[in-house]
Amino acid sequence: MKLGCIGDDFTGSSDLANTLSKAGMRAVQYTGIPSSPASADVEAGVVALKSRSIAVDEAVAMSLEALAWLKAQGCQQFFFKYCSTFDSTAKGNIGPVADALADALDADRVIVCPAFPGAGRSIYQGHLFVNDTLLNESGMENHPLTPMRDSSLRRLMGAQSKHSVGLVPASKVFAGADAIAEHLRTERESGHRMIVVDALRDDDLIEIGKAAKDLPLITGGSGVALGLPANFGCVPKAAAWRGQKGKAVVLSGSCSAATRGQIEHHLKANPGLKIDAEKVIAGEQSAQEVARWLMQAPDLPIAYSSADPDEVQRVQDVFGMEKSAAALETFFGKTAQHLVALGATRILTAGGETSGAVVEALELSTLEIGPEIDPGVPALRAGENLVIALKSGNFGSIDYFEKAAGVLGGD
Ligand SMILES: Nc1ncnc2c1ncn2[C@@H]1O[C@H](COP(=O)(O)OP(=O)(O)O)[C@@H](O)[C@H]1O
Ligand SMILES: O=C(O)[C@@H](O)C(=O)COP(=O)(O)O
Repeated sequence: MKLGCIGDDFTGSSDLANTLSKAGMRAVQYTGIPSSPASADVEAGVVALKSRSIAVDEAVAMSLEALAWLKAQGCQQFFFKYCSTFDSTAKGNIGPVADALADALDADRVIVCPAFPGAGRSIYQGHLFVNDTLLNESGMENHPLTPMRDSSLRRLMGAQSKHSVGLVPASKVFAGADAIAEHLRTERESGHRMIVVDALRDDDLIEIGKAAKDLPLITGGSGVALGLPANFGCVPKAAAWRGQKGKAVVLSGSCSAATRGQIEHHLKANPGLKIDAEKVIAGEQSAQEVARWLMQAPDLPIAYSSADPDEVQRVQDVFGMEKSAAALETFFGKTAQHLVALGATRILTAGGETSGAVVEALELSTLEIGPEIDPGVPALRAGENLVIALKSGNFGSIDYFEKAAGVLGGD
């Protein structure tokens, strides 16, 4: 294995594996830290952790354990993947995990670059934009678990990391890889160890990738991984894919504006079952019944707890954020177990935490990366008769669900 990656959630990990795979690396996503060595032909291993919203100490410990496994597989460079919208709690796990990995790898200058222009995330003067709005005005300020109320990556990272945070501004990035590498050194000499790097276009990310050739640790979104495979001599190629026919179903716990729009569109032509969060928390909703309903419903049925910010707030006011999230995630995990037992072969999930809960409940240890469905979302083979797609809340076109079922089916 050449490139060792640690993802702080499951959709994010498949997003990164997708980028690496498209750029020519044989990439595999692992659920948690594997207990055995990787297959010899894997070039990029992505260890997916559900560490974005857990306690800081736990996130750091898990990430260091993942690093140790990746080191043992012979990796020469390491990547810490977090969200392109820098999703983190008020205490923030991104900074402490990046600090711990930097210490373990003796990395003296660490790129911080969540940019993903293909999905509308760009960084200018250290501020993160989602399309034409600042992060904290993009809807991310209402996220159920990680509301983002600032757009300054220097301030956000500065509050989380123990190190001073510098910047490689767009003017240096536009000047290319050598200028970026030089400014990274300058920022280091000025006392900054964590260094935000502006990026507005894929071309910028390719140059940042070249500049990162000899850095032991890179952190960011999947975008900044665009240029890394070329450093290992890899060239872009299409992922091999064997489609899977059979019953396809959708499970959604994502409350993002993008997912809610996709659900509204999907319900015009497909059956849907709204999951009542209060009933789930009270133990009055049966996962088995929901799975049965999905298996018997025609077309591409969806079960969703997805709700607008007011509804989420009401639930959280009564039951608390952690309790409601845990109950719903466990519920979707159990529903997925019943679905597989009933013969579902294509499972589409929406939401990072929701997807993590489903993948963990199904004990899908290794995911093979297939073709891209929409930017940041690959088709995944999880077993002989099971394919899945893990959609980040914010990703996907309006007709994503139909499209994903088609790609998973090999259409
Ligand atoms: N109706 C609801 N009320 C409260 N919380 C909810 C509701 N529906 C989903 N959630 C929780 O909100 C969180 C959404 O996060 P996630 O699955 O990561 O989606 P996204 O990718 O959009 O961030 C999950 O923990 C989920 O269980
Ligand atoms: O970088 C991204 O935006 C995604 O890869 C990601 O991390 C998704 O997280 P969720 O929005 O919680 O699914």
